[in-house]
Formats: sequence, structure tokens, C-alpha cells
Amino acid sequence: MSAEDHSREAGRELKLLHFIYGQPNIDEIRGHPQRVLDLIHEFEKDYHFMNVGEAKGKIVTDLIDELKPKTMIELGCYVGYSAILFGDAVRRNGGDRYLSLELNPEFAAIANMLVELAGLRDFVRILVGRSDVSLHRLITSGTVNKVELLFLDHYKPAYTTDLKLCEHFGVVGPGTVLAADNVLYPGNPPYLEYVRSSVARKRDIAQAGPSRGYDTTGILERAVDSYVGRDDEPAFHFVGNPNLVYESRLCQPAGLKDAVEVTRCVEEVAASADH
Ligand SMILES: C[S@@+](CC[C@H](N)C(=O)[O-])C[C@H]1O[C@@H](n2cnc3c(N)ncnc32)[C@H](O)[C@@H]1O
Repeated sequence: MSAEDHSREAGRELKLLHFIYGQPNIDEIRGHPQRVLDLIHEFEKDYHFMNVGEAKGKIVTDLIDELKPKTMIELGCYVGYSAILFGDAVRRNGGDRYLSLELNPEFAAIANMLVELAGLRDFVRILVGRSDVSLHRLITSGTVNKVELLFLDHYKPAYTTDLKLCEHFGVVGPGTVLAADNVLYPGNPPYLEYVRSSVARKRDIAQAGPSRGYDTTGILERAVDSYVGRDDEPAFHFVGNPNLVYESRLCQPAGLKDAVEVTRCVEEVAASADH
């Protein structure tokens, strides 16, 4: 992308908000999640946005239809595309709430305005801050005890550390399903290795104790340098729960170079049992 392109792209998230709220028929859009999503799609023809998009989004809405989660959490809200798409689906399926964790307060503010327009204000809650700190607060305050569906779409090296945090507190356990975006592009080999590992292998690795930093092996440099920067460290260090048995598979829509890894936690084996 040239320097000229970069300057045109600058502030595109705020431009999106003006574009949507400037629609002459704004009152016909109010309370209609799909119309807000359609406008994001229209705006995306001219600007680059990092939304999950329709094809990969369908993998997750199909999961919502199947699981009918009461609580769904997403890590990485951006301007609220997935929060509107998935929040609407969770509400339609009888769920209680959709929690979206976003680091950047400007993105969170824009997302909030779009969630409000979509009529999801009382259902989708956006929490500003880094995901590990927000997750820790939600869990230790008793606000969240169990998550049925977790969508990971934030800082790529934090997928594994945030999962281990949730495992540690038992918020992720048998019955939980994880949907992780961008596992092929920009890629996330450490996460894929973790969710595809056997209990025996995870126990072996866990013996060494928690790793201190992020494992960035095989993740595109650009993604490692995004958001928090290369020198950032997780706020907490947990080994997770190696006794959880996962069944994991890659879901790659036709024609896309990226994919969503869907991981089902099917069992927790006793710490003493061979596995
Ligand atoms: C790929 S975008 C999310 C797209 C969104 N899920 C969608 O499909 O519409 C990634 C977002 O994660 C946020 N983010 C990055 N690191 C984060 C962290 N540690 N905690 C919370 N949010 C983070 C970024 O600010 C960015 O808005």
C-alpha cells in the first residue's frame, strides 16, 4: 500500500460512523442488525477493515445456532461487526448476553454506537481494556463462571495465553467451544499446536511451569507488532488445564486463504488418570 493509500485509510473507522449515521433513511436502519452490517459491507468496498466477514462469520453463526449459548465472549471487537452479527444470533437463539473485549477505546466507542443503532445495546456489552485483564476481572468478580462459546479474534499471540487463563479458572471446560479466527493468515501455529495436542503432551509441557512471554513462533511479524507491540507481556502467567480433551478442526471457506479453527472441549480427564 502506498503512502497516499495509507493517508486515505487513516481514520476510516470514524469515517464509517459518519457514513452510517449520515444515511438519509437512518430511522429505517435503527433496530435492524442486518442493515447495519450491510452498510459496513458497502463501506468496506472503499476501505480496508479487519472484520471477520461473511464467509468465516457463517461458521460462527452456525455454531451459535447449534449451541444456543447463554453467554458468548469475543476477544477483539474492532468496530463491532462481529459483535452485531454474533450478538444478534445469540439473542435470536435465546441467549442472555454477549460480551466483547476491546483494547482500543476509540474502536470500542465506535462499536458501541453501531451496536446501539442495531438495537443490541441491552444485549451486547463492550468492555474496554486488554483481554487478559478484562477476562480476569470478569471471572474473579463472579460475572462470568462458564463460557459456552469463545470467539478469539484479537492479538494473535494472546490466543493461547488467554485460553490458558480461562482454563485455569474453569471458565473453559467440557462443553465449551472455541472459534479462533485468522489461524492461517496471519497464522497462529502456537495456538493450533496447543488445541490439537494430546493431554499427555500438554501435561509434559505444563511441568515446566507457565511460560513468561508470548510464543510468537510462525505468526506474521506484522501481527506480532500490532496493537500492543513486541515487548508486551501477558498480565498473568497460567499453565492452563492440560487435562482438558479438545477435538479441533480447521474450517476454511472455499476461496479464502484464511480459516477458523473450531475446537470443542469434550472431556476433562482426572489429573491422576493416564491419557
Ligand atoms: C481483527 S480485529 C477484530 C474484528 C472483529 N472481531 C470483527 O470481526 O468485527 C482485532 C481487534 O482486537 C483488538 N485487540 C488487540 N489486542 C487486544 C487485546 N489484547 N485485548 C483486547 N482487544 C485487543 C484490536 O484493537 C482490534 O480492534
